[in-house]
Amino acid sequence: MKRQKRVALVNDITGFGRCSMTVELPIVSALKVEACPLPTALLSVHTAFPFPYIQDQTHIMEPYIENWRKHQVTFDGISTGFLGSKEQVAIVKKFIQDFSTDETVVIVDPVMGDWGKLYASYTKELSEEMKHLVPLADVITPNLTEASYLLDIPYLSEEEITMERLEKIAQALADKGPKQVIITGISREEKIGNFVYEKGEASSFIGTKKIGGERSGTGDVFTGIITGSIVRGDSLTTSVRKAVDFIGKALAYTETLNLPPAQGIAFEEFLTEL
Ligand SMILES: Nc1ncnc2c1ncn2[C@@H]1O[C@H](COP(=O)(O)OP(=O)(O)O)[C@@H](O)[C@H]1O
Ligand SMILES: Cc1ncc(COP(=O)(O)O)c(C=O)c1O
Repeated sequence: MKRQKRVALVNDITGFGRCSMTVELPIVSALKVEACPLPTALLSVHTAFPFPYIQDQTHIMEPYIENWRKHQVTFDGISTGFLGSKEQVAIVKKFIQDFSTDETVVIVDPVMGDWGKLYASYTKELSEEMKHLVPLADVITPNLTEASYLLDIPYLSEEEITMERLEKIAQALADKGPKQVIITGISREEKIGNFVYEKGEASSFIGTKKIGGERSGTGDVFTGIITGSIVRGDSLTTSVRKAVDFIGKALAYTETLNLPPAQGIAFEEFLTEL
């Protein structure tokens, strides 16, 4: 019997600025995978804007999950992103343990920081707690800052990082559990891309020409495509290539709109091509 795949998206819902759930949900749907949101926080705008209205959702998560359990909802994939409090890590950990089967793919985007620093809403304690999600993941998608925090190693800048060091970092992360590790946002002169590591395979760097400057939401578009693509059964490298090409195309179009960087990527234009 034919059956669609279904994933749970554990992330915040941000009303304006194109990030997290508002980006992942349409992308996963466009990849023809059913997307079920489990909200961690509600924000009017994301944290790159001044004075966002933020309402933590820790209190709703356990009854919400318990209700899914009563309805016997099952998932082919679970994808986690922005978490609003350290208590949420334990809740999400239990959710993964209770709802995973041998076939469920768990994708953890350890959203914690960038440029060597934690995001304003992330405390040191929360970043310590995030380490507990790594062993449960099949795939993780940290940037270099997040990888450094997860391994307790100093952050290496673009100038200092080499392919050999990236291999060692990815291997150290894979030793904690995930079979597949993608280190995102690696700049190499005029290129930007991802170090792609898979146990037992040769690693690769998949990237494109850098388009424009810093822009919010690239990580969420990336994780959305990786989630939908992997759950559908695409290989890791095919999934990363798809994400890189889509982001490149959408960024080039976004630049023509002169959209402020905090307003994210105008990905809607290309959704039907996924
Ligand atoms: N300016 C850019 N030009 C082209 N591709 C980009 C650009 N910025 C990001 N990307 C792509 O999106 C991926 C995810 O972006 P990244 O900035 O690492 O996310 P995060 O927000 O999680 O730090 C990158 O690894 C790269 O493939
Ligand atoms: C609430 C929230 N979720 C998610 C993100 C992650 O966004 P990005 O895709 O740029 O990593 C941010 C970053 O500002 C954020 O504020």
